[in-house]
Amino acid sequence: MTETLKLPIIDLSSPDRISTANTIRQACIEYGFFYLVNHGVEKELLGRVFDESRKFFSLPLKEKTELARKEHRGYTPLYAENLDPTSNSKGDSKESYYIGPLGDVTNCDLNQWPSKEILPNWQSTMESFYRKVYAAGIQLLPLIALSLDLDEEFFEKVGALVKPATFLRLLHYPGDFGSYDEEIYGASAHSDYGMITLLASDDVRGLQICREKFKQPLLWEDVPHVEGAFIINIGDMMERWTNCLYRSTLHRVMPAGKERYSVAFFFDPDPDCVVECLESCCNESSPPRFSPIRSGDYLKERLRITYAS
Ligand SMILES: O=C(O)CCC(=O)C(=O)O
Ligand SMILES: [Fe+2]
Repeated sequence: MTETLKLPIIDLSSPDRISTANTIRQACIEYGFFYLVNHGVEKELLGRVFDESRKFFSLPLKEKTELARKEHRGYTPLYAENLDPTSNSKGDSKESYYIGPLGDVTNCDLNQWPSKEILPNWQSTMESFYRKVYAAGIQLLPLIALSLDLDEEFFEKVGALVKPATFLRLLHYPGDFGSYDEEIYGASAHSDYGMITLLASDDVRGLQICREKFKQPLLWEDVPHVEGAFIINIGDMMERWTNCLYRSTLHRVMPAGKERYSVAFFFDPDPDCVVECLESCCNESSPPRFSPIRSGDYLKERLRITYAS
């Protein structure tokens, strides 16, 4: 059984930062998810990203496979990934394309790009989008810090933003899964690994969250598409920072019998940033539940498990 949620909506352009931070706090405690509007990414650009994404995934498999994931950048085919290694599924029914941190003059770029002869506007569209979503994340993080009664520059001060691990991921869930006998998910139940995720999807339903991951039976709630809004969710490293005050909520994508596209931007800390329980989130009766961990080590291990099965 599923219920439909009405998640809080955060306006990134609101001048009332205290009230915005309070709503973020409520949302992160209750859901670990919220919508973000007025985020500065134009509708027109978002439309072009989805068009270009569609063009890429429509290419013959051979051409896509030439850009197979290396250094966590590039194409991952159907069933390459199993986000819930406890499930019996043969892997998630989705294909994807990862774009990692963009290079500048001082920094090399390990990305792979489809050839300009085949998709002339692809790279420039994705780079523009990447920069805009990155900028939205950079604006949102101080509000999250404020929501935790921290200095707005907290994430900068702990080194999370030196060279953040920011990955854009285009996702395509095919509509037809062939057979329904098996346990098939678009994306099986998981929580995101990092700091925050900014997600844009088309209007095909499928995304669901489970707020009580330890309570059986699991109750799944639909997250409806809100035109023009990003869906933001808290990742596991933010949960570790906050000693589980902010939830890294379990979520999944169910097959809707219809093709679905989405674009996720994983905004994760610099690999050298050490994530450890905030002082304000622990005390004698509620000690830290996780030991401090280097962000890069944590992410590497989570990705190893995801791609192992
Ligand atoms: O496609 C979606 O709506 C969600 C994707 C997701 O949860 C993920 O890639 O981590
Ligand atoms: Fe996710």
